[in-house]
Amino acid sequence: MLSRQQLIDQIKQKKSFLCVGLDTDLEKIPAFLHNYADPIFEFNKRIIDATRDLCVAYKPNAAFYESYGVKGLQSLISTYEYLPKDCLSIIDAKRGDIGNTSDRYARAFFDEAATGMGFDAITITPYMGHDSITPYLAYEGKWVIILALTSSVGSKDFQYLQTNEGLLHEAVINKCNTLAGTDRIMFVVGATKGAEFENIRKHAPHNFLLVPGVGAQGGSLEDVCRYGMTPECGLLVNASRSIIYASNGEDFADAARAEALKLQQQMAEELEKAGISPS
Ligand SMILES: O=c1ccn([C@@H]2O[C@H](COP(=O)(O)O)[C@@H](O)[C@H]2O)c(=O)[nH]1
Repeated sequence: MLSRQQLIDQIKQKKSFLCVGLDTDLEKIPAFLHNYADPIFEFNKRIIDATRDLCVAYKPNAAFYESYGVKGLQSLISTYEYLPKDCLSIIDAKRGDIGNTSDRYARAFFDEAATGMGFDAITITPYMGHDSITPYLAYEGKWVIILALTSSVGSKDFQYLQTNEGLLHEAVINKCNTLAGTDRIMFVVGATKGAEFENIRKHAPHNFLLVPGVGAQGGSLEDVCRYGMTPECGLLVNASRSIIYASNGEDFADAARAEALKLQQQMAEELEKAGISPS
């Protein structure tokens, strides 16, 4: 379990706010890994070994595991067990349902004794309201990461609609921040939204933001930092495909490390510009 302060300390020590996304697809991993009993885990293990000093979080996306049924779930559990304890473990599940169902989702991903998985954080959708979110908050110390303004093209369909409480994603942020403190709540804001981070920070000045969309989706790390960084950094920037599929040859882990290193070096520069360093 990683608290807000421990996360900030890790960011300062590693000079990185990189989250490596484990969107592991059997059709994209190197062919030789299919000789292993659990190719997905073998791939993840090597990616983790190659990147653990360069990042502060890992984010397996549940869809990539659930789509392989029982075997995929076992790969997810093995991956969870292997994740370094000094990194935030995020399950990108994007769940959302009525209270008693949310309670089951929370148990599935947070209750290690029951399921073998005790992730530090889960992504959820907010549209069923407060009672769909509070069951996750019942797990002391766990983070809830709520979709606010996504990187998707379709984010325009609903997230910018005007409501009595401002734009829909602003209303989401304001309401969710009444449910718990910034030591428990983060928001997802896509890197593809660049300058929008200035407005997001008016509504979420202190929350950590999980930012997908650099790399394969073309978002700008520079813009995210210019408009979204706080004195405590306040950002976790995710890259999945651009890192884990940098090569599909035998050198895939080295290639993943090289991509992660490029991002970490840019992040170190941004942290230095902002005067954020180990105390
Ligand atoms: O708005 C969102 C919310 C979540 N995602 C997820 O992040 C990663 C991005 O992967 P890349 O390969 O780096 O594009 C993926 O798991 C998405 O489901 C997002 O992209 N945008």
